[in-house]
Amino acid sequence: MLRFDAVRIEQGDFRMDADLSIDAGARVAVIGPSGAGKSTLLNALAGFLELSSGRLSWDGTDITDAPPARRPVAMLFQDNNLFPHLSVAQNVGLGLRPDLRLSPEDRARVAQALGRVGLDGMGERRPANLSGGQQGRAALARVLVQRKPIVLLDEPFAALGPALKTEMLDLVAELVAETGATLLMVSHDPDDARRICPLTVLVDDGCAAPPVATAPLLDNPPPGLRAYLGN
Ligand SMILES: Nc1ncnc2c1ncn2[C@@H]1O[C@H](COP(=O)(O)OP(=O)(O)OP(=O)(O)O)[C@@H](O)[C@H]1O
Repeated sequence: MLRFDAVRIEQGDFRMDADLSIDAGARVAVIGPSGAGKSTLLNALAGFLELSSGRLSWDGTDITDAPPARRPVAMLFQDNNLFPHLSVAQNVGLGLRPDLRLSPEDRARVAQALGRVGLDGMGERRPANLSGGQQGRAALARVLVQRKPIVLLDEPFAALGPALKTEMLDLVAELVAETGATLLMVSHDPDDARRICPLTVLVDDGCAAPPVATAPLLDNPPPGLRAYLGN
């Protein structure tokens, strides 16, 4: 179980509170108005941002002060963050070793992850020689290869067309189901949440609320969310 225990996060004038738990293996959308703090919540969990107060724990182990690399967390960012001068396999290998000194086992893991996302035989290409969807898959492989129990996606597929986005969302759902990973996904599209996240954390008004069932929340949104969703 992932636990935010009386967490407060501050950034300049912005402050947000979170007191909530997420069961291992849950798939959770993080939804709320622009500027509400969705990315901030993920960044704090990934260790890119210090808490002002409160504790974070995973499976009963306190991770509040752990550096990002020691946390049980792998994060996929908005623009995929592939390095253009590295091969696809090297980009994935960065998930294992930032210095890219990959052992034969590491290389085998990279190849396996590439195969799992449908990029067999494309490891030697540069990202520029992949389609947008294939680049998304490469970035997913980098998350997968880390075998971390918590996967964070911050609006990962916003730039993709609807068909490709659906395909990537379904691949994410499949991969986390296979590995048993817990998923937190920021999205501006409520249909993304409905598609692969049975639960939703609503971030609004300086608070990240405990997860609730996604469909009833979106069918009958509270006023702040209703205004944001435009219905
Ligand atoms: N480095 C920073 N210093 C000060 N304030 C910041 C910093 N980064 C973000 N903020 C503020 O923190 C608040 C939350 O930002 P955050 O990016 O988490 O929102 P968000 O819900 O992810 O928004 P969006 O949906 O637009 O991406 C905003 O008010 C933002 O202006």
